[in-house]
Amino acid sequence: MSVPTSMRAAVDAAKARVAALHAELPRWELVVWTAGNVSERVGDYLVIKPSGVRYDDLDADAMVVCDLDGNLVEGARSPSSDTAAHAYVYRHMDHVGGVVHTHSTYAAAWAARGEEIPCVLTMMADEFGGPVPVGPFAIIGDDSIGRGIVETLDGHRSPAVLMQNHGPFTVGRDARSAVKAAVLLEEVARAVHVAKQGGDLIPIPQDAIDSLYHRYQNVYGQH
Ligand SMILES: O=C(CO)[C@@H](O)[C@@H](O)COP(=O)(O)O
Repeated sequence: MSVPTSMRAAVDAAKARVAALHAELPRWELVVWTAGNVSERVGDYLVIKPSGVRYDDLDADAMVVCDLDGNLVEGARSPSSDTAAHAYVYRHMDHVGGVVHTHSTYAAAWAARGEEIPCVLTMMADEFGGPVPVGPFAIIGDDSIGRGIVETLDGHRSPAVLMQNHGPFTVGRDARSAVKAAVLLEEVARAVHVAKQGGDLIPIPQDAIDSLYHRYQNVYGQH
């Protein structure tokens, strides 16, 4: 199997985007060594990094292409060890175009406790539309992580899930949106962790969360 000629330009463009977005993971201190990955859906394919390759070595040509069952279609190296999880998400969440996985410190700490991050900051209402939920403990190697992500996020506004005893996965309409969610997730995970050390957290009323989420998702920024 190979990438159809009709998809060549789109896949090559995605390779360039996904390669550049991997550089954002160490830039925002979301990863150590190679412990994170970014993918983007391109039709019936996904572009993702090769497993265990240092971020400094991840250029567009290094990216690999898989089908949505996680089978390698194009690339000289084995795909990310999380490819099955990314692929499962794409097969079961049609609106998702990008997936990110990291082990960022504060989000992983909440995952180690199996504790959702409560919605106590306006940035959480803006980006996550409420608390950041916890997904089940699942060991890498089959569809269990992907299934846990989808079952947790189904019907949830959050683009992030804390997989228990593991770390965060984020989703978005494209890879850039999923990377943004991963960056903001680590920021709120840290801020709420610090706040908890000082005393009781003050929840934001649901109507305020809804209002903040609608504004940020539909008005904020440049249109
Ligand atoms: O945590 C793990 C492996 O246990 C992975 O998420 C992490 O090392 C990233 O793996 P890849 O380099 O993408 O295969």
